[in-house]
Amino acid sequence: MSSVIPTTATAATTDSDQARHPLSVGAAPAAVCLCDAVASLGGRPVLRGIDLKVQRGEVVALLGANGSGKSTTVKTVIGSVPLDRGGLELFGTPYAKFKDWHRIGYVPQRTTAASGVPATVREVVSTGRLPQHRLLPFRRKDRDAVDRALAAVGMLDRADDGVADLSGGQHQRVLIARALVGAPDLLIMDEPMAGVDVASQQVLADTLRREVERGAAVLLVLHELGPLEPLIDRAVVLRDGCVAHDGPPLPNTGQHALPGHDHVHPHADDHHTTTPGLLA
Ligand SMILES: Nc1ncnc2c1ncn2[C@@H]1O[C@H](COP(=O)(O)OP(=O)(O)OP(=O)(O)O)[C@@H](O)[C@H]1O
Repeated sequence: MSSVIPTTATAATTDSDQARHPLSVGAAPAAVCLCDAVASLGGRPVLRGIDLKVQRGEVVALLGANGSGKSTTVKTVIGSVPLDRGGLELFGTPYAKFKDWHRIGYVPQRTTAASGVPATVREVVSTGRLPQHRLLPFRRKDRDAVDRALAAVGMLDRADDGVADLSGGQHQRVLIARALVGAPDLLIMDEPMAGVDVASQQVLADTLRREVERGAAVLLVLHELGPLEPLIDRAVVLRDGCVAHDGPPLPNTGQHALPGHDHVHPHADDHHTTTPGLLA
């Protein structure tokens, strides 16, 4: 799963950052502990002091208006955007020393599984298993894990089809299966429902529920809580690169009820015309 491997040498926080910001204290360290995170993109400050904790077994929704910094926050957690300041621990290990990337499953925003590569659904999902067995040949248990992940997202019957032949929502399901196949302890999903129809959203909600029952921690970037609402323990709302709310999710709300919501993303009724996700 190359997408979770840090892409820059500077992605790590420094030891002195870590010393200034003591992170997880107490018994079981949090799956994610981001403290006073400051990050810039294109020379412009995007995150301006974000604190974000995801405990083991907890489901946290990251909400906020377009451009508020949700994806950037997630990218700092997986190491693809470096921190200018602040601290990050994953499972109690400072980012600079963290090597257990196989414990993290990541579904990026607005990509497809195809990328011009002629691969089958099964092949794409199998790549999510690579960190598990390193260079060893695939064994029966790896093949079974791939089948289970495909079945969980309702794509087992498409296993031998080329990913180029899938719809946007089906691509999304394949990427979710790829994230699930390593039985991760932390699942990070950036708008997993984008481009997914209502029936498939329910399939994905059921899948996620099983992962949570298994003990996985989940960090979700969402625009709407939708069918995931009953699963969500805590909502963290970003506004202009800062945390505006961290607490229980308000019932029946995504970012629509929040101040600063700019209403430019697609709604359920207009997916067919404006969905910016996989179907774009
Ligand atoms: N590669 C980049 N270079 C420069 N600025 C960027 C880059 N990527 C994002 N930004 C800016 O960073 C800010 C935060 O973007 P981010 O994608 O984190 O927001 P978001 O909350 O996930 O938005 P959305 O809901 O639209 O996905 C935005 O103002 C965006 O324009």
